Formats: sequence, structure tokens, C-alpha cells
Amino acid sequence: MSGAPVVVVGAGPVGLTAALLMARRGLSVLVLERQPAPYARPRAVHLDDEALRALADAGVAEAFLRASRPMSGLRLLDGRLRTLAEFRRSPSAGAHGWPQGSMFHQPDLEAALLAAVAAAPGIGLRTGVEVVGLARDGGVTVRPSGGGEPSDLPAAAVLGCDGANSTVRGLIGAAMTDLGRPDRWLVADLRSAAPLPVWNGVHQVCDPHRPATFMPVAGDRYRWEFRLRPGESREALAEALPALLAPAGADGAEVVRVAEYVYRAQVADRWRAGRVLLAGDAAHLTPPFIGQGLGLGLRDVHQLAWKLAAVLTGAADDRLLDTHQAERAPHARALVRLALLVGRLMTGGGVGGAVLRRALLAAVGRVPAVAAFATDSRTPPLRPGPLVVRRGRAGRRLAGTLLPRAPVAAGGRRCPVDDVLGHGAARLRLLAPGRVAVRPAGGAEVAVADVDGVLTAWLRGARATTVVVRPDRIVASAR
Ligand SMILES: O=C(O)CCc1cccc(O)c1
Repeated sequence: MSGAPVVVVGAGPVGLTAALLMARRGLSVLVLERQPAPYARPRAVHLDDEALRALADAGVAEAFLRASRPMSGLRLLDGRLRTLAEFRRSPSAGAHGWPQGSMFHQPDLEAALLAAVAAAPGIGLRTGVEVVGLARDGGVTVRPSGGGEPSDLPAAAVLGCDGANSTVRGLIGAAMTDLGRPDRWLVADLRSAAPLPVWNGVHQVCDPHRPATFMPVAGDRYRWEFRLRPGESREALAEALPALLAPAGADGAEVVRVAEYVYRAQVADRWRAGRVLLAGDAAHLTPPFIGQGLGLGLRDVHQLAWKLAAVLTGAADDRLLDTHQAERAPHARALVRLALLVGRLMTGGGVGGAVLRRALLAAVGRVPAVAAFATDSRTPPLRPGPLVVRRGRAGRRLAGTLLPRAPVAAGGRRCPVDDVLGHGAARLRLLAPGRVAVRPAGGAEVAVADVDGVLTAWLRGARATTVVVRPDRIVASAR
């Protein structure tokens, strides 16, 4: 490995998490951010417990949980705010020991990530620096501008985490492919000292005349979103806000921000050129209807950080990086399509739509990937490939899915199984009900007590006795 750092372009939550994950694996990292100061606008509001695994690996799960609020699920409502369907999330502990869904104020997460970055050895952060050019020459040379004295920066690799309007994406000649039509929405952030009379989850109003979303965020914060009609101006809708907020009892709340967003459903056609790679919104954009935008980006970098570390330390060759797009793009496309489906349930139907929607919901609920997401908040498994071997009955059930972050006891200490797995790959073997042997890569096998029986039930449910998990806790193979 050369002495050059990995350059992460973009200091949003995905870029900062990538930096922390790579620094934990011994890489030196330089984060370049075009904004001179943290961008204080809240965008993402929701994270599921699968994506939280990435923040945990980056060392910021505790800070995130302190600043966030468990949520209870997703409700589809009709135009009169009557419940059509409800998908419950456990606000206490799901399979990973955390609430299945959490709501948060994005600037709070960014503050936690920036504090962790400041405390981490091996990460530099330069703000007010825009990347204007990249040259690929064995490693990569990054041309910054706006950082005072312009000078080229050698990089071992570059990660474009620079958002929807990614410069890095343009510089590698990648383009976005549309999976659905863009839609204009008005987003209103509210604060209310007195709690508003709404359920502790996300509400999707399935009203073709005025599809809307509303939810409590964290603390005294709430968010409302309304689809703009063709030709309708943001100003006209903003003026109508008090009337639109009244049915849910929110018209007395303080509106602290109103912004127009175009919701896009897009995935990049190319995620990598040599050692320049895309992640997060630079690689995919999703409508927010299932709250998966940030989660997709965190999964990208959780899965990429160990691959990049393996390549840059010489443990693997560059072909490992081919698996980035091969694994992540189908997963991103599946979730973007699911978000589009919920969007269609919200906007389609017209008169008699509620009856149609109930029928459609029942039908789509029988699709396994939809049912797993709707009832258990699980995202689709990674597709088979060089790092996911779906062989045999157990392999077909478990490979590509996430290992539960089960509580175990080892040497009198109770901890999540992740703490025993270490940062590399590992093998888990069921010794007897309630007893599992864990062998971290390069380490000795240790027997742990599966204190709540979570691992035993998970393995037995798939008729598996042994699984190999990757450093990102995704099951590589099972038998
Ligand atoms: O599926 C879930 O549990 C979360 C759904 C969600 C979260 C945040 C925004 C949103 O529109 C939907």
C-alpha cells in the first residue's frame, strides 16, 4: 500500500461513516467537503436496525441511539386519515438488539460523526474544497480547487460520497438511470413544544388528490410532506399549509422550514472506474416512502470499506472491487422499486381507490421480498456472487442475509456477538442448543453461550449448523 490516503469526497453521513470504517481498518483517510461548514438542513430522518450495524462498526451507534427515537412502523391512511394498513416495527429490540426503526434529526447524526472523525487517528478533514478533476494513474490523483493553494493530491483510492449532484460520478463518466418518474414534493419541518396528537410512526396518506406523509421525528420535531400538483407552485402550497396541517392537529405547530424537493428514483450505470468508487446518493436516489435513502448509502460503505482495505493492504487484488456494484446495485434497485410501489399506493386509484388499494396491498403482501420488508423490516438478501455462495438448503436461506446481532456470553461477559467476531470474517458453528463456537479469521475458536437462544433459533430455522460471515456481518455461506 502506498502512503497516499483514501480520499473521500463528501462529508455527509455516508462519507463520514466511510472514513471511520476505513480508519478502523488501518487506512489513512482524507475527507474533502465542498461546503465550508456542516450543512445544517435535515434531510434523512429514518434508519433501520440493519443499517445501524454500519454506524456500530464505525463506533457511533451509541451516540446515534442517544440522539434518536424508536419508531413504531408505517401506516397507510386514506384521505380521511383512516388506517388502511399498518406495518409494525418493534420500538424495543429487533433481531439486532436495537429498535427496528429509529427517527433522528440529521444534524445530530452529523455532529456525532464529526466528533468521532475528530477523535479518530488517521482521518483528515478539509472543508471548502471542491474536487474538479481526477486522473487515474496506478493510484488516483485528485485535483481540488477552492482550498487555498490548489495542489494535486495523490490518493490510494477515491470514494465519491458527494450526493445527488455528484462531481465524482461525472468525472468517471457514469450516468443515472431512471427507474421511475421524478415527482415534486413540498417538505415542511415543524416544531411543537406540546406533543402533536399523532401515532409514533410514519403515516403515508394514500390520497390521489393530495398524497402526503407525516411523522414525528425526534424531540419536538415533526415532518410533513405533500406532493405538488403539476403546475402548482411551492408558494401556493406553502400558503395552504395551515389548512393541510389541521386534519392531523398540527396547524398550531411552528413551521421552521419549507423546501421543495424533487423525488427521484435512479441508480448509476457505473459505480467504479479503477480505484474511484461511488456510494450513497452519488450511486442511487430513492423516493423516501420507505425511509431507505440513508440506509442504502450506509450499507454501501459498510460493504465497501473492508473490500477497499483488503485491496489496499495487498490481501486481495483489485477484482474484489468489481463486487461493489455487482452486490450493491441490485439491492439498491430492489429498495428503490419498493419505494416506488408505496408511492404508487399513495398516489394511484382515484375514486374507489381505497378498495383497490386494499386489494393491491393484499396481493403485493404475498410477494416474499415485500412481505419480509412489510412485516419484519428486512431488506432483500444480497444476490449470489463470488462473496455470497447460496449453495444447499441452508445456503439458500441464509447466504446474503445479515447475521442477527445476538447477545452472547463469553468468559462471564455478556455482549453482542459482533464484539466476539472482530473486524474480519468469522465462522459460527452450532455446538448444541444455546452454545455456539465462534472463530474469528486468523484467531482461535471460542465457545460462547447464546444467552437468549437467538442464534440457535436462527440457525435451526434454516436447518444450518455452520455459517461463514463477512466483515460486514453478511452471511457468505451456510451449511
Ligand atoms: O418502513 C419503515 O419502517 C419506515 C418507513 C419510513 C420512514 C421514514 C420516512 C418514510 O417516508 C417512511
